[in-house]
Amino acid sequence: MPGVPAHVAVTTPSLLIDLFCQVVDNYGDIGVCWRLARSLTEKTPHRVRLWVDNLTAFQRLEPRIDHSGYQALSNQITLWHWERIHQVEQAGDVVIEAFGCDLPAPFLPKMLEQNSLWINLEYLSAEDWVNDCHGMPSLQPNGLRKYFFFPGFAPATGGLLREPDLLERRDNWRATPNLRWSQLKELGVPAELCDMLLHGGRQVFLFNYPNAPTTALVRALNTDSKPAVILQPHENGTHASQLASYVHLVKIPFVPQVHFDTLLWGSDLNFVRGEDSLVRAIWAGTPFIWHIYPQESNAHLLKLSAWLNKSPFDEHVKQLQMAWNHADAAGCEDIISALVSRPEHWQAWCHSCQQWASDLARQADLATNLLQFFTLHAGTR
Ligand SMILES: Cc1cn([C@H]2C[C@H](O)[C@@H](COP(=O)(O)OP(=O)(O)O[C@H]3O[C@@H](C)[C@H](O)[C@@H](O)[C@H]3O)O2)c(=O)[nH]c1=O
Repeated sequence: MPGVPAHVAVTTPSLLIDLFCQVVDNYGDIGVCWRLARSLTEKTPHRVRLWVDNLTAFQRLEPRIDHSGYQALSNQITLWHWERIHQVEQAGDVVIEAFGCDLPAPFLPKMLEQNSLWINLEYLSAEDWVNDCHGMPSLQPNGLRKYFFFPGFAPATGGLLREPDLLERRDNWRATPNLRWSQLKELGVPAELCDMLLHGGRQVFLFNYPNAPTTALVRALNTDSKPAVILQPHENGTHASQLASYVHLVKIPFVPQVHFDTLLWGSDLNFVRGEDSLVRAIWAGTPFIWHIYPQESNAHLLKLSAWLNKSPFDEHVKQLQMAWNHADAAGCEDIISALVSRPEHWQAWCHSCQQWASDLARQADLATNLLQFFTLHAGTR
């Protein structure tokens, strides 16, 4: 694809990168770190030690995880449980502290010995102050070189996680409809609902926090001329039910992260949450609604507004995103009904999502930006 920066070519020697992840709750912290570990090693000579404190969450995303706390996940990625911190002698050339997770104290002297480059990888935000703080040094009394690294939507930030061939893979997957049908079957979607989707039904993927106004969604979809099938991730296998005359719900099993994108690519409307599924929904380039992770003092609402200001959505879609996050059932029902019943509005939404994905994909991705930063700063002893 023209204009898309490839991952940094091999201009540096192989680096050892320690990537520390603490699972606060849910799947986003390890979701981002696991994806980042793969991106940093894809077509590069670098090695990643991925330090994780909770293997149960990780196992949902990657079923190969065996709970031993020390495991090769590829030729270049090794998983280490935080408990094993005393078992390594040297720190990496680069140490990434994901989301302010506070590095284990015994590791700091090793970083000093190695003069490791210390990266404080922050949460994703579209707020403008991020542009000024990205890449800034964070002075350390012990002399270690530490820098803030902010993922973001603007070219002045660290960018978004995206594999170089992602949009091409997405388009190829969509060009092969059999892949979608086999996926639905594997998820356990009943044959008659697969048929319904094959004949123009609306596939809705629903990954939400518990306070989402899902009943309003069902009522709105029931006013649509097309039948809808909602796929909702669930703990205990597949279970289908009919919620309204034209709306079916299928609880689907959690899929390994490598298959997560195709759930979004196959759906006409995606509801996502947190940080990682938001970014993947953007790359899907189809209509989506973001349930942002709720924070104390409603700090998340500022982040949501900043993100909406950067988005290409029209006023209705912006109001809908707000209404979903405020659990405003009446607002959601009205706007979703209007969007599904007016094809020109729906098409405008589709177009803005498609365009946003292509526009953002012209910027360098997070792993490429990190690797460039390492080239500039690592190994300066
Ligand atoms: C539903 C599903 C998700 N996933 C993956 C996609 C993502 O990598 C991950 C979900 O992460 P998120 O979308 O970020 O939503 P989340 O709610 O799980 O995680 C959140 O955790 C909080 C602690 C953070 O502060 C939030 O910012 C956010 O990251 O799970 C699968 O691999 N298979 C699935 O079937």
